[in-house]
Amino acid sequence: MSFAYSVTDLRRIEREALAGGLPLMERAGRAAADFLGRRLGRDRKILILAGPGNNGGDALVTARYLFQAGYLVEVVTPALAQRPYSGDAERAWLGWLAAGGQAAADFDQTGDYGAVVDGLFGIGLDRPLTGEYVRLVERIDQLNRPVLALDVPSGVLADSGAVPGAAIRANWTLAMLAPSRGLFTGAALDRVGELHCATLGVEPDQRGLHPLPVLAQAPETCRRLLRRQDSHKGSYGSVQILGGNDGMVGAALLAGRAAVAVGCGRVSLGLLARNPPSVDPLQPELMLHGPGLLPAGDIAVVGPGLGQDATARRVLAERIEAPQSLLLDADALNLLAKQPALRTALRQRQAPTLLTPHPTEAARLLDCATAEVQAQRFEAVQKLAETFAAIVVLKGAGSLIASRETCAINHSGGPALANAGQGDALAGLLAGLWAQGLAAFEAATIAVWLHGRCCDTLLARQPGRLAVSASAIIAESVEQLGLALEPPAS
Ligand SMILES: NC(=O)C1=CN([C@@H]2O[C@H](COP(=O)(O)OP(=O)(O)OC[C@H]3O[C@@H](n4cnc5c(N)ncnc54)[C@H](OP(=O)(O)O)[C@@H]3O)[C@@H](O)[C@H]2O)[C@@H](O)CC1
Ligand SMILES: Nc1ncnc2c1ncn2[C@@H]1O[C@H](COP(=O)(O)OP(=O)(O)O)[C@@H](O)[C@H]1O
Ligand SMILES: [K+]
Repeated sequence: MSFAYSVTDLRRIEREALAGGLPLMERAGRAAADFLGRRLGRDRKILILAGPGNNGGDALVTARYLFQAGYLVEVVTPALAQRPYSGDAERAWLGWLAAGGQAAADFDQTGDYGAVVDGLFGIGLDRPLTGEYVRLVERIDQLNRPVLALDVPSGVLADSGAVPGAAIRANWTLAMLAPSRGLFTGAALDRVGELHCATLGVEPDQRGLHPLPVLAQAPETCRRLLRRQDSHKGSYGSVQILGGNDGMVGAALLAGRAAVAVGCGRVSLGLLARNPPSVDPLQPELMLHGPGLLPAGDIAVVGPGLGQDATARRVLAERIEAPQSLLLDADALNLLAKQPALRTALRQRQAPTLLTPHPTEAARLLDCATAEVQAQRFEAVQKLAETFAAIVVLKGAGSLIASRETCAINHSGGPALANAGQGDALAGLLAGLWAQGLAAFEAATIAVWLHGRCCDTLLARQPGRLAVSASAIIAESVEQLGLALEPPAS
């Protein structure tokens, strides 16, 4: 399991390590030089951009090590004329000069560079890049050479993953000490490239820190799904799915099929459509009813294809009042956003609640713009978890799973999931796992990871494929969950 950190936590780790006398900047520069040295021949010139702060200091140390190892190095310090270096970065600057290095204020756009090192800004960036930095980033893009970003691609806000303006598009990002949480979510994912970490010999003392688990592999908790011999279908829970209004029956079917695929004991659908099908021929295990005739279940999912008509509102209000675990998705969330009475009732529930908004649904619930949610994904998901006393999955690139106490970041899946029906599949996977006795947070982390993992596997089998369908994900989930449940290799 790997972890990501807020900038506040990273500053603390850095402070404590420096207080312990560790030469962090020296180690950071060494790590970056080694990283490039393993990937680039000595015959190629390396362009190194050094910004005004300690990220620039890291870049200057990188330059010195590469230079001393025989590389051709060109250092650009765009801010030096206005702002002399100070502290560790000043020592790095003096070290660069003492080694015989030089620096210029700009670079040659026609230069034949083998690679670029981006040491403009790291975790200290707290606002959009402006003026000459924007131009610099655009010109680096035009060079079309491999870029190594030191710690954070410049222009990415390390704490949130937001990219409020121009930003470096890195091929590799080498995070120093530990990765910042923003590298794993939102717009940052299009800038980070391949993420590596140089721990600089520091093992953070976790006391007082709030590391966020990054779900790159199957969460260990999924082994709780392993079954006893002496069990029966009642041991694996029951899920009711309420939705499937006119024209959207497929959404409820997808959710139901997904719940069956991950092993839920019994799955029933309460369909709101006027002429609903009586059987799903591709998944006859599903029990199809009208919404009023549904047998009770351990978990109710309200949302897939629900619509917003009067029946939808009534069904939602009834389920919120029922003493059952409840998952709300899609139009159930949109109705909630519109109706203060439903929100109040939801907050007062005793049974567990789980919400799975995509960013626009989250924005409606928070009464703000989608862009505001995306600029502050961690705060948005936390606020929803607190406001509704619920486990919340904020979907989209780098989905976040939050309870009031903690937050995990998903690191599987990708834009091949951006097609209608995937939210329904996710809701079904999640409910099907939750019904088998997991806690809501555990079920959510496993389902979100599994959903993305299926996407990654399907793409690996057919590289270049643009999208994968929800039906393909559901079919794949059987095998991927099985693999995740295999005992670890000894
Ligand atoms: N100390 C150590 O030993 C270690 C440090 N490490 C390294 O340090 C990095 C953090 O360094 P940092 O705190 O100096 O911040 P950094 O990211 O360089 O940028 C801040 C500078 O930029 C400025 N600025 C901000 N926004 C701006 C804008 N839009 N346009 C223009 N200027 C802007 C801001 O000044 P301001 O104008 O806000 O006063 C400030 O001068 C970290 O990411 C890692 O690489 C690690 O290797 C571990 C060892
Ligand atoms: N660019 C992306 N990167 C990673 N995951 C994505 C991306 N786009 C969509 N997804 C995932 O696909 C699912 C889409 O859900 P949602 O938007 O509710 O779809 P729908 O309601 O149309 O079925 C979510 O789990 C989301 O995280
Ligand atoms: K950088």
